[in-house]
Amino acid sequence: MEDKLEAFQDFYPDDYSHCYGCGRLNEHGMQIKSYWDGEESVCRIHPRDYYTGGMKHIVYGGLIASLIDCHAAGTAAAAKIKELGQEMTRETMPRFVTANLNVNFKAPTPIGAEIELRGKVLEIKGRKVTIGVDLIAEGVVCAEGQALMIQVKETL
Ligand SMILES: CCCCCCCCCC(=O)SCCNC(=O)CCNC(=O)[C@H](O)C(C)(C)COP(=O)(O)OP(=O)(O)OC[C@H]1O[C@@H](n2cnc3c(N)ncnc32)[C@H](O)[C@@H]1OP(=O)(O)O
Repeated sequence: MEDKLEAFQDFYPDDYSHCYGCGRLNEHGMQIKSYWDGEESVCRIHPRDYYTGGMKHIVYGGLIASLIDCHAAGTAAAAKIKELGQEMTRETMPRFVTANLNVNFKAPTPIGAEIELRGKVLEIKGRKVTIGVDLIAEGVVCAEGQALMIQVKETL
């Protein structure tokens, strides 16, 4: 049966699909899935309860940064292709990597809760796309991130 392609990450070409956070071909990874929700992007994930950060009831900060990073990468690619007026396909999807990532940890993220990531396109300037991401659990913005994503040259 043919794969159903829906999420941004489903359109990454195979050679860009091995990321621990978002690669659909990384069987040990988190395989996050991001979608448009109006002008924002959204990803929902329920991390396993062994991703603990210090205390048993809070999520590891590195995981939080990874989720923000990967959701921002997908949002950057989807935003760029939207700007170009093209459809997402595995042939057309632009490849973005993270040049810079800042995370502001505002509140502990509870283990066991569903995490929602909401992305906003802050700027598109040629190959540079800046994405803001809120990480929300149980109605609280637990972390805010900003990522500068750069389109890799060989896909231009
Ligand atoms: C289909 C999508 C697939 C997505 C796959 C999943 C991605 C998951 C996200 C990740 O975790 S990626 C892994 C972590 N990131 C990396 O390993 C990237 C390592 N760094 C690089 O490969 C290069 O430094 C990079 C591609 C980011 C930039 O190299 P370039 O040679 O393309 O940059 P160039 O010198 O041409 O600069 C282009 C612009 O970006 C700016 N720039 C480059 N690096 C920067 C930086 N680090 N901070 C701020 N600005 C930066 C640079 O100043 C310039 O701005 P202007 O055009 O305005 O002059």
